[in-house]
Amino acid sequence: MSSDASEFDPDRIESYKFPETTYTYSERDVALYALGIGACARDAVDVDQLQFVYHEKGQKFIQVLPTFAALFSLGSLPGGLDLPGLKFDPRLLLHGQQYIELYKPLPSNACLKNTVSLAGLHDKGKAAILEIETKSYDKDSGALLCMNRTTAFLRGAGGFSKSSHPYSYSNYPKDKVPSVKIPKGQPFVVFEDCTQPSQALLYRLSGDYNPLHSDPTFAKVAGFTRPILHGLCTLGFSVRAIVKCICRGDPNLVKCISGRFLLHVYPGETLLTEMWLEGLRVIYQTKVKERSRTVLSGYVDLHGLSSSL
Ligand SMILES: CCC/C=C/C(=O)SCCNC(=O)CCNC(=O)[C@H](O)C(C)(C)COP(=O)([O-])OP(=O)([O-])OC[C@H]1O[C@@H](n2cnc3c(N)ncnc32)[C@H](O)[C@@H]1OP(=O)([O-])[O-]
Repeated sequence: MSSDASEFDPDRIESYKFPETTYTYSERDVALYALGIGACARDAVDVDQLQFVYHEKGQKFIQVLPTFAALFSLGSLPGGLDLPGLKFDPRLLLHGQQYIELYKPLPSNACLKNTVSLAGLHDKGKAAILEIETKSYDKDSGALLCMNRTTAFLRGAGGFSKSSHPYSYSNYPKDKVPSVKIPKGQPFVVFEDCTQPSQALLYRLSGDYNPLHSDPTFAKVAGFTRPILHGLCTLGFSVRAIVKCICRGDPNLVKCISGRFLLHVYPGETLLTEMWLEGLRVIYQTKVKERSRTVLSGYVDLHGLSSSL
């Protein structure tokens, strides 16, 4: 349980001022992250993927995959979600959604200043939904690089509304709520990729050490037969597939990313990412092949299309 709260108090959560934080990363972090989301796992000399882990053809900097930006959001909460007034069982926390806006190409190393605020809090009865917004600025230039909105689904923490109307607070307009309708027609392209049994153990080295992804006993208490994959790792696989198949390897074509985690993934399972192109929007859904279940869906908006598409 959160130590600072004797009861769930939405007003206290809403009025909490998050401290500003710094987050520093190097090219080593960028390459480790890329390996953690499966870059070069099937083909160590893949022409589109090598640039994310190696200075291919003498390139000056390692290229940064767009979902790397999601690390800034967790990195901006050194105390996790231990907020005054927020009462929940951390073992039951699941990642619900991630929304990322990218304003500039991500540098291959940087020192960032993060400002954090509450973006939303909702009582869903069986669960509380908490949305945290993180804006990341390059510390030297002051330039805003990206914005993340992270949605945590806190199972068992709902039912805190004081009136008969379920509590719901959002700092952004309803039309900005990420929603996606999967087209009925055949996908434009489908990309198959295997996660490794050790995938979560590798991915956690990028900064999310929640034992849900590594500890069998903890995972059982959380309701899973074994440790599950980080949601952001699945998102990384899916967006990497989009960068490969639609952006022809150019990570800087990505403008914004939205994803909702629909079901857990077990490390070692095969991911099938289906993509539909609607103008400059890629609608995608990712399925686990072995269980024929959709685990993630969302969209990626692009600045333009690759000329070779
Ligand atoms: C945070 C960082 C830590 C990282 C941890 C991980 O990586 S964990 C690994 C990665 N993460 C995972 O593996 C999680 C995978 N996802 C799941 O297991 C399930 O989707 C669930 C348990 C999150 C919700 O299932 P369910 O059957 O209990 O839910 P329901 O369909 O009955 O809807 C109830 C209400 O909630 C709404 N709502 C529903 N889903 C979401 C969502 N994803 N997101 C947001 N909201 C959501 C829905 O709209 C509805 O509200 P409405 O419309 O009534 O106002």
